[in-house]
Amino acid sequence: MAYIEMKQIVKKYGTTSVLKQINLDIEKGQLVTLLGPSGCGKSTLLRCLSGLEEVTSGKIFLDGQDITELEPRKREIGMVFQQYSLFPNMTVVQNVAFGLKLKKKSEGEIREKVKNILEIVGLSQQADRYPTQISGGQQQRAALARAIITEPKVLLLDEPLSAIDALLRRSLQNEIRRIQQELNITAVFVTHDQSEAMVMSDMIHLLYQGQIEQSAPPAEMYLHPKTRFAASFIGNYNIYTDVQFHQMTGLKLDREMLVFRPEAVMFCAPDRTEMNNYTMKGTIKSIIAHGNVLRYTVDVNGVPVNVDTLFQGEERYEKGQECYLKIAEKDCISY
Ligand SMILES: Nc1ncnc2c1ncn2[C@@H]1O[C@H](COP(=O)(O)OP(=O)(O)OP(=O)(O)O)[C@@H](O)[C@H]1O
Repeated sequence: MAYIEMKQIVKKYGTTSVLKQINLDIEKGQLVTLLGPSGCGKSTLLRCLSGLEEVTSGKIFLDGQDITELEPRKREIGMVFQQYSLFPNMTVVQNVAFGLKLKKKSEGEIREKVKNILEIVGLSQQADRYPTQISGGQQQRAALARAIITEPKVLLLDEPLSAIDALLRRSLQNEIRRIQQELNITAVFVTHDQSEAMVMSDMIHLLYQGQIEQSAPPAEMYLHPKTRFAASFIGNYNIYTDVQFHQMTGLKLDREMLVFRPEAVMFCAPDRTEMNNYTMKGTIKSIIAHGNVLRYTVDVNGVPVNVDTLFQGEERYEKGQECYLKIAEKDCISY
């Protein structure tokens, strides 16, 4: 039996089903991500787990106990939201100590635990400051400390980093992951950012229109998207219909769709002799640098193909230049 089991979860608002028969198992000590586009039902699913929202039907088990009807505060679930939601009139220490005070722990125990947790989240120096006197990233770390100090059975994080700038966001992703692993916390993390899900999770559950489209560890999700939607959401796949594929290669596809990753496409010499490769002739349409990756968009008989190469100081091709591309059959997925 998994640590958390969500069985046949349905959530309706009026007649609209926002969650449609969701089945989800989460193992103890794992960080899993609910990933998906805006409106797919991620937050609703998280709120059902926390008890802030009632399920229309279905069952939720936590550590073997049926918690479907249990009120939120009895579920032993901690939450961190996008808004930091710290108490503005309390210092960092007071905010973090709040949950233990509610539980009527002794002064000594509270002092000890708060000191320890502030060290873990790196806020010992800011302990006596008020929320307005610390940065957004520090506020979010304080919110994290406040949520985990009572040692909840599960930690829920609803887009906790979306209001934080890109650079700090990356370091907080690493920090949350480190703390979660160090304390062996079972955590459910909601995000619509595929790269965030990739770096943070043991398991990704991709949601689409109220259903789970695919559940897999990050690398598997990236390399083997099971559906066209998964391919379009993860890994920037090139996606083609059979008609487009024929237009590009002159070959017939016996399935409806073919997809491949931009970094699996290679520039090559103009020969077509290699086995097990699709070879295409095209013209460079655009070149855009994304950090250390150069994204070429190549026009192949009117069909755009994205090609990613490592940027090593100079561009290999110019806009308008003719080029040849190859993609190994093994790197193509068809549906
Ligand atoms: N209280 C409500 N009443 C009616 N519809 C709601 C309610 N809460 C959410 N919804 C609808 O349910 C769907 C799922 O919403 P939810 O907030 O779970 O999506 P999400 O995947 O978390 O999106 P986002 O990333 O934008 O937060 C949306 O279509 C939303 O409009």
